[in-house]
Amino acid sequence: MSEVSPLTVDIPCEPWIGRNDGDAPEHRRWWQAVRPYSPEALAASAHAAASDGVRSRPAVLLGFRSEEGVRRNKGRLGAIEGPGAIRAALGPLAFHLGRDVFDAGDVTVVTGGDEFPGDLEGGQERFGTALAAALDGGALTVGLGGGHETAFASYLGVAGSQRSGGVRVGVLNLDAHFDLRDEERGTSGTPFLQMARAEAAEGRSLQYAVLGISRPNNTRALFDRADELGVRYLLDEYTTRETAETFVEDFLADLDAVYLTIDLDLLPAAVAPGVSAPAAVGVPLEVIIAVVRRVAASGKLLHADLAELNPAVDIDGRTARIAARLVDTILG
Ligand SMILES: N=CN[C@@H](CCC(=O)O)C(=O)O
Ligand SMILES: [Mn+2]
Ligand SMILES: [Mn+2]
Repeated sequence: MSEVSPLTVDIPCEPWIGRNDGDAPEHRRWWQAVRPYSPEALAASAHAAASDGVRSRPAVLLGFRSEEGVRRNKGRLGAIEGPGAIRAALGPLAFHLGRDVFDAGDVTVVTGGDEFPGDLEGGQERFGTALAAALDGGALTVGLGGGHETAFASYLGVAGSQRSGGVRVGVLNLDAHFDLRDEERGTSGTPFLQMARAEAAEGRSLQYAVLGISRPNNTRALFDRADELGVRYLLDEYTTRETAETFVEDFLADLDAVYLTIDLDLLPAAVAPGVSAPAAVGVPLEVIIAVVRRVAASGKLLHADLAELNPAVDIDGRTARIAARLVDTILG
């Protein structure tokens, strides 16, 4: 008998909605710009962007509807609704991007229980396969989480893509937590240790940096593990625009490509209440936007994702709006 629930399903994306000021390009909002993903449409768009030299590479959005990792990590449930909430907040925003955007829908992990855990590992594999295909099709990809177990799903896609072959790829995490827990099964608290082990199995070492670490929200054991693994980190209380930009520049200098992951609990809990595990101090949104711009402008951004949005505990969609603004910034 399988120890995992067989109920995992994948669903196509919901229709995008938003305010309608007209159909002309100057009235365009995200809901009017986003098109359904197909390999053919992506290929045509990537080809057009490469030939005209003006438009940027197309973007593909891919949702990871999962809170199974959060459940296993004893967090507050609700992150499974994160991808839909981010799309709902993005839909009405004005569209200023010089690139096509495709929506590839969601990979869904049905939340399990202690007796029958959900099939998180199967969902991460499926997300990774879909992500690698979009990367190999020439897209800049954005994962919409989901708990931070989304990060290991993203890693599988990045590692499985031809675009990460033979180049120095690093992982930049904006997060109050290291997420280096050592557990029997993957959770939302383990993805970067899982990556470190997967890289070690390939004879490589994970290039991992975290910005915004909260000292009281990570035990000494986690700091020790970070040190053992050579993780670079900047504490939340020392994260200003200047220190953050220097930290990111130094990290990117040794890399050819970067996977950027943003855990929304990096923000002050008062600003972004809709997360599974809020941290009190956090990093101001202005600093996060400056960092995201710096990463995007480096030309090294391969893939980005957002994690831990929990609409069930959000207030008036505040955290979802921030997530939407960050997606817009990543692609802008
Ligand atoms: N995704 C990570 N979550 C944190 C949760 C910490 C907490 O519940 O306080 C972690 O595992 O460290
Ligand atoms: Mn976190
Ligand atoms: Mn995290």
